[in-house]
Amino acid sequence: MSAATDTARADAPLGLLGGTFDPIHFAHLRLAEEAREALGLHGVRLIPAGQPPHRGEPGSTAQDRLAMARLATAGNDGLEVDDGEVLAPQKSYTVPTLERLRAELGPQRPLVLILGADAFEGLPQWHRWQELFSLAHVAVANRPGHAPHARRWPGTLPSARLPAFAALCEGRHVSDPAELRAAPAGRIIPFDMTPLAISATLIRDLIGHGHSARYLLPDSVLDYIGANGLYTRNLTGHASS
Ligand SMILES: Nc1ncnc2c1ncn2[C@@H]1O[C@H](COP(=O)(O)OP(=O)(O)OP(=O)(O)O)[C@@H](O)[C@H]1O
Ligand SMILES: O=C(O)c1ccc[n+]([C@@H]2O[C@H](COP(=O)([O-])O)[C@@H](O)[C@H]2O)c1
Repeated sequence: MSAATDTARADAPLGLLGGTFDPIHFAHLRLAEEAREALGLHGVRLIPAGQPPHRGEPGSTAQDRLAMARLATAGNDGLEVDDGEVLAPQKSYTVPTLERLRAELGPQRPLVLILGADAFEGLPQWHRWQELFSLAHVAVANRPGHAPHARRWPGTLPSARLPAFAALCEGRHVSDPAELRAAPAGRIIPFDMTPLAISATLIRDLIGHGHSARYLLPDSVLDYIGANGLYTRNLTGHASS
């Protein structure tokens, strides 16, 4: 996504995909790619979390996770990597990140925060989460192991049992991607992605036990992991980096 192209398409919805990316894998990349197509996004910015909130210390450094995200997206003009959370000294809360991007991209640009169903379920625990809907749309993809399928959402998502959250979701739910162009923020849209039962946890576990993780993530990322001795805690008894 070159700067020139971005300026030319300044009114088109831009996707945002945050994650710990520890490491980035093919389900992250398919999530971004399928969201781009299904929702008519101009492109997707991947935003590695520097200090991810609501989870323990990652298995690799923020700089390593940023480097792996860059390797994984190289050659795809529809994807770019945002280093803002990695460079920031504070925890990577999403609402302040959206405020930064809103200031950068202007008040009218439709922004679409892309979440897997598991991340969406945790949203009512996020820092200043109610403010999110004034900053961006939210797109929710199905994820294996986190039924229900996005198409049956929101009525059956576990989090929809939280009455205030369910009511809020119902009011903002749309099914037509064209509605994402009609406003800069505020809608929630489910979309289908190819179900891929890949997780970073699985990849760390495979590598940590000396097994192959090939074909779950790009070779360039796997080579980086090997060259830097990442995720080998279980092999050596202690982390190698
Ligand atoms: N297999 C998948 N299908 C759909 N969404 C996914 C998938 N894997 C990750 N995501 C989504 O990508 C975003 C970033 O996820 P994250 O970096 O935590 O990856 P992860 O594989 O869930 O990692 P971990 O196993 O370490 O928790 C989240 O919104 C998450 O829901
Ligand atoms: O802002 C928050 O409070 C918050 C809480 C949990 C997760 N997030 C964001 O959600 C994205 C996915 O998180 P994770 O932990 O599944 O990688 C990532 O961009 C996190 O920064 C954000």
